Amino acid sequence: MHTLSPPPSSNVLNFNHIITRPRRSLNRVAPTRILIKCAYGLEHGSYGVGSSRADWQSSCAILSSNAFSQEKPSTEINGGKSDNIAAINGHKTNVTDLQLVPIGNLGGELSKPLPPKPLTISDLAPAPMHGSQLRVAYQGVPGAYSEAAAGKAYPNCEAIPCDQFEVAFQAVELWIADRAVLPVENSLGGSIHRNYDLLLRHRLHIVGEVQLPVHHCLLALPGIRKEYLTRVISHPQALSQCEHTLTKLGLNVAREAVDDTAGAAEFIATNSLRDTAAIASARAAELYGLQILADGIQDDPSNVTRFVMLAREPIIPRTDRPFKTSIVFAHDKGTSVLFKVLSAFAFRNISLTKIESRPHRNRPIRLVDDANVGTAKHFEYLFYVDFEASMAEIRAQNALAEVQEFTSFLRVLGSYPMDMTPWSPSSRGD
Ligand SMILES: O=C(O)C(=O)C[C@]1(C(=O)O)C=C[C@@H](O)C=C1
Repeated sequence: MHTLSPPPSSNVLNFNHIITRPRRSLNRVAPTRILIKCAYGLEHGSYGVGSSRADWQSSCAILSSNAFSQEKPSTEINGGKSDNIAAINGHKTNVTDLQLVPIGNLGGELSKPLPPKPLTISDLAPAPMHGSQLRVAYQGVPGAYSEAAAGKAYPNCEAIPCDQFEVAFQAVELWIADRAVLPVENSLGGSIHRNYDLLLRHRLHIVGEVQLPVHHCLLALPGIRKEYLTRVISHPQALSQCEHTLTKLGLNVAREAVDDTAGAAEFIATNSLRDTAAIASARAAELYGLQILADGIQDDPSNVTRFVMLAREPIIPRTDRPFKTSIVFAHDKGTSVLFKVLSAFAFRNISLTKIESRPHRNRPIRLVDDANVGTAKHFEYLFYVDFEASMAEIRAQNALAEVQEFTSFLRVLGSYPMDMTPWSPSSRGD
């Protein structure tokens, strides 16, 4: 992938800004943990379930009715105690959780060769007090869809461009920004795995979501015709969202991935590239002085990207409007564990809106020995699940208490209002 470094005058945040700044110790956020309680008076990890399907179903029915009859919430957000608390990166965390990456260990591969930029007074400004402008970090440069998503989520915000997703996370952790807005999935390209992994490595909380219709344009320098083009550059998601249309347009030219769509447009303009086009927004065309060669080139007119908003503190979940909750878990040993976990939601009529599995980096393989046939090597996964309920609802708390019985690791990433804005696929995401 190309790295389109911003010019030195650019305001795009990168690791050089972040690594050199002093760390603040105030207001560190304890991780959102579920307090382990044996909700049903059963031993941890065992429901005494028999091996037959009938046993399992009747046990499920008992558990389900128990869960409904619980009067007290059996889980607590942020109020839980854990035996295994350690301080990593200044955060209190459970050492069995996946680690936060210490700032000093980010690794040379992620740093940019730009000279460190001196801190300014505005870099050091604390988070705004009530009434002042919210600072929202996003990955990309002005004109990126993520910038538009930041504007949709927080209409009068100050959008802060960051050159990598990781930088956007750190901008919030280090109080340079108040929120980060990051894409997590697209209707055509699927999940943005990098951000799922980062959600786990950092301690930010999901506090909202926005869905943004993404309307792509093919951009080139003024006067350039399609026939002159030898390559098209853009963010990998944008390239994949326009794959068929590019072919239909006769553009069987090289396609190259860069860090973000608007960065691709900026790169063409800065380097006066006459043989290259970018896939980006109409706003990027305007900002970087490019012409629109083709408009609406996404393969599906309903192309939409879902973004999540992240903050240092979780929001208090409510029940007066539709909420969604995002969790991540690793399952414990046993049979049908995933089925059991998912049925904890089904029994309470809680709809799952998304399930995503990612390799378990810390424990990639589970060995299962069988004297007769040898050793099987199973991949271990982390499962990310979104469900339609608020953590303020007892049914959600009980579902998670039950899930905890089957899992070796569980974290609530956030409980937040669902994006209920009317769906208009034809409106521009730029
Ligand atoms: O490159 C951009 O403009 C972005 O905001 C990133 C991104 C993504 O990561 O998926 C966001 C929305 C579109 O789906 C294409 C690219």
